[in-house]
Amino acid sequence: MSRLQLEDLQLARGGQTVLEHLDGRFMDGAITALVGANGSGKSTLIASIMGMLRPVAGKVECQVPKERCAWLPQQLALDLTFPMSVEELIMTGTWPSHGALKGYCAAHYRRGREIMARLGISSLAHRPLGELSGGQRQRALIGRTLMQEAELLLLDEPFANVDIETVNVLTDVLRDTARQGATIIVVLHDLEQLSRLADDVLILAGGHGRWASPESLLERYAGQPAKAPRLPFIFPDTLDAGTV
Ligand SMILES: Nc1ncnc2c1ncn2[C@@H]1O[C@H](COP(=O)(O)OP(=O)(O)OP(=O)(O)O)[C@@H](O)[C@H]1O
Repeated sequence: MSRLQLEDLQLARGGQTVLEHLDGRFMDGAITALVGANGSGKSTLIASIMGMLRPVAGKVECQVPKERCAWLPQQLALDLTFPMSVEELIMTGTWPSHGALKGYCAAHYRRGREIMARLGISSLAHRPLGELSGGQRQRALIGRTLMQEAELLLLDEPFANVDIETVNVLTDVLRDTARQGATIIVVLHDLEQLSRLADDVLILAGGHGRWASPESLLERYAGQPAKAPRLPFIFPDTLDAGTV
């Protein structure tokens, strides 16, 4: 089953083709890792799935209603100096379906508290976003998507600059969310995270996409030295989409 599929999709940026002949289905109730070198088109594909970039050719077939689609960009792309507390941020997850002006009911607040407890951030409920660590901020942002009851969840490097405990909490939460039926796409650069999280993999390289199993990728790349010690494994620029 798939509520999201790509049909001979061609995408361009600044008049240059970035991706072409992209086909395939993202599995419902599963996590797909989107991998590829810098500039391979991961953000471009996400923008297109979110309806923010019109295809040059082909199409994105998405049956998830807009209010159930959530996109979490890279942390660096977010302005979190906005004066808002953790709880206030999480409650905004009701806006896409409930509206921003109606206020919240007791059930919303109860659900918000459950989500904060699940993410281990109850004690931060009234803390302004600007005073959070990277990991705390990422938990709050994921909390907002849980509040939204997102059925399609796109996350761009959600584990960048977050502590290991947060990685563990978020891995469990995302796996549970997929188990409950959501379609989740996660941009990842780290092979270990991919092995813990992903059910399926879409590799972008050379302007094309190729689907692979996490196992085939691990078999091919595990054990290879990382580009720089202590840095997460970065998929090499030379990764050939046709050879995995
Ligand atoms: N707004 C833009 N105008 C022109 N070219 C762009 C624009 N945004 C991206 N590009 C180009 O499109 C290509 C794909 O970029 P994209 O950001 O999708 O790659 P990415 O895989 O997400 O990279 P990264 O891992 O660095 O985030 C790159 O060559 C990039 O320079």
